[in-house]
Amino acid sequence: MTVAGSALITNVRPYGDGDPVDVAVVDGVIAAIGSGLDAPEGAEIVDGRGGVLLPGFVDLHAHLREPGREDTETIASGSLAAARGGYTAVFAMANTAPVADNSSITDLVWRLGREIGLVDVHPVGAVTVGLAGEQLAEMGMMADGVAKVRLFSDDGKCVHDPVLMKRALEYSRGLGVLISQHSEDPRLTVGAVAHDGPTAARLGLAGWPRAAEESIVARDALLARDAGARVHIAHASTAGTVELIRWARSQGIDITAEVTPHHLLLDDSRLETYDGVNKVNPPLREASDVAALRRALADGIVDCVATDHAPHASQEKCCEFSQARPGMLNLETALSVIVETMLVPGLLDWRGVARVMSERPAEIVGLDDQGRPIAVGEPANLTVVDPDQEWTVRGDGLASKSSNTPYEEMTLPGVVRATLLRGRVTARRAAADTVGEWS
Ligand SMILES: NC(=O)N[C@@H](CC(=O)O)C(=O)O
Ligand SMILES: [Zn+2]
Ligand SMILES: [Zn+2]
Repeated sequence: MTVAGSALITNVRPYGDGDPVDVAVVDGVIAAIGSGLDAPEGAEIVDGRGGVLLPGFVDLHAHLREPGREDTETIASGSLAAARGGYTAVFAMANTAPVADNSSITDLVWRLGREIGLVDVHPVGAVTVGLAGEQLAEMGMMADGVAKVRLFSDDGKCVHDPVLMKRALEYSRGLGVLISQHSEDPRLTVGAVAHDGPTAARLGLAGWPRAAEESIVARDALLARDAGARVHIAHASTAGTVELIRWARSQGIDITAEVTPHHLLLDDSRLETYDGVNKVNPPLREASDVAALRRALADGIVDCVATDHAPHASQEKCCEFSQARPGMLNLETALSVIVETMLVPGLLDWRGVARVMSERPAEIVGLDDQGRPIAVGEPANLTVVDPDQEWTVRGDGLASKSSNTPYEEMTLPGVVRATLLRGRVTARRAAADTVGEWS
């Protein structure tokens, strides 16, 4: 069970600003911030080594695969991956087997997450029964369960029928919940395995056009407008999606969006090797889309980073490209990819990283105990980052049960040194001066 803890984090710079301070935590709450603080009774000591202290990260989009595919990830392994990635809350997508389309599944996922206690696991409920896109799921029942489901998605599939999506948005408004749309017109992506552009044409891969995403983003913005509802765009991947969101906001439409680490770092030039590890939905796009997404995240047009952490078994990835399952690991590498793509080029500072990794996602789903300021009286959901260290990613060294990382053998900047959930240390690096090892 998740119990509150006491801790003393020494020698850290909140948001990377100013001189290092100590942060004392008593029973899960920040009790003091200053220099030379005494350790509270029973406190765990975390040596911050002059690193950056951030609010714990919040992921609106992860696939933890339990129930059903425990060979590829479990709530336990996914929770550990999340904690090591600096996360204190994760939303677990509904495309499990069975599908999380009723409160017995969503409450089970919630309870398992609480028992493991490494990260707050919030189940996402399905919008339609069995993700079949035909009949609305009992969203109200899931919202009323112990898990208090507040985010709904058929992710993996698009809620394609516009009448059904319209009704789902109307219900979501009444229930005070949010729908996250996997924007993909299925008629435009039949057989598609890669971004529809020059690279796919040259490699002989069937193309997934930008319009398959953008047409649904435009449609759903209009449906949300007319329903007076909010809508959230999962894994935005194109420059056109950014422009549509900008337009919708200018019309006063209540639309939010996330971008994945891989769409900020990688483009479709990766496909040359036909390695299934690079297959993902939506597909890796072109360098111009990557640039537009980075700018949009910096400007706030895209609100936040979400991992779309999607573990798959090696036999599902190491096969012919057209047969490989789409999806990539991300929980343990997200922070480093954001440092590489946003902080190093000067598009975001550490305050900005806190905004896109923690504050905005918590606000979007209305979590009142996450993404909070680092201040006395606030819950101690915190992450300590060493900004000056690098590490080399190796899939077999990750906590995830799968190893389908597209960053294999890449050296990335920024190392999570420790994560605290309500003042309890949920992950910490082993020795003060080594990376890659956890205690
Ligand atoms: N992103 C992916 O390529 N795959 C996801 C589903 C999804 O997010 O659409 C999965 O469940 O594996
Ligand atoms: Zn999706
Ligand atoms: Zn997903």
